[in-house]
Amino acid sequence: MPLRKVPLPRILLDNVSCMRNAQQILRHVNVSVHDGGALVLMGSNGSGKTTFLRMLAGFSKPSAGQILWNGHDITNSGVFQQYKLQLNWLSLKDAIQDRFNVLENILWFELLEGKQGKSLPALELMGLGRLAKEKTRMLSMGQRKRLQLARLLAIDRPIWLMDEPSVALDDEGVKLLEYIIAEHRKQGGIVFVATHLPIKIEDAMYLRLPPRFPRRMTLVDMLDRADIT
Ligand SMILES: Nc1ncnc2c1ncn2[C@@H]1O[C@H](COP(=O)(O)OP(=O)(O)OP(=O)(O)O)[C@@H](O)[C@H]1O
Repeated sequence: MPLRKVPLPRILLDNVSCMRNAQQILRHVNVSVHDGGALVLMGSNGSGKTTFLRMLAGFSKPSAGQILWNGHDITNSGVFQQYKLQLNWLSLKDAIQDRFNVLENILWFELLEGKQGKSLPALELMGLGRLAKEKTRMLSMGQRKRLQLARLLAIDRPIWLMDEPSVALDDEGVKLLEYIIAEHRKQGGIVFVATHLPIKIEDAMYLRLPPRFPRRMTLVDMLDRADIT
């Protein structure tokens, strides 16, 4: 029987390290992600989760190792021109324009993508349909996050880079987030999620980044330790 060729991972981090401000933030990271895959980044404040996502987005370059997309180094400018069109970035900075209403904030990006017809259904799915014509300054923090997620759906790109996507969402919002991540993956989409809060993502890979500045043990830690009586 002929051997089946194993497909290349869509994204491969090959022994990647990253420096910021002359400090080593990430060391020797090896990860491969195939279509439909999810990687959850965990770790204490300052451990490098956002740095990891920024590197995948091309905002910072690895100081060692390579990030390969379809086997090609994303720091190659020709490759990056194609690669960046695959990315959808969601961060704590929401990039919501107050001069546009809620719907226009998505339509604008959808039109730029040359797509149409997804903005309103995406808003409705995220529970913001009735606010479509409202000014964005009327939105609560959680509603702004829902708007960001609706924009992600309308833009519809395969690789989602999500930094703390559940912050400010209520329970129903978190369930919606889990639902759209699952649906995106069913279509072959890839998700990278940096989070402190639990988000249910089936069969996700987890990468726990080590703390960069481990704090000194305090009296409270000592009292908590089982071996101290
Ligand atoms: N703009 C910057 N320039 C230089 N160094 C930075 C910059 N932003 C962050 N850093 C450094 O990179 C380290 C990792 O930061 P990063 O934002 O990736 O952590 P994080 O795991 O996402 O943290 P948090 O859980 O607080 O969001 C920080 O300790 C900080 O020292």
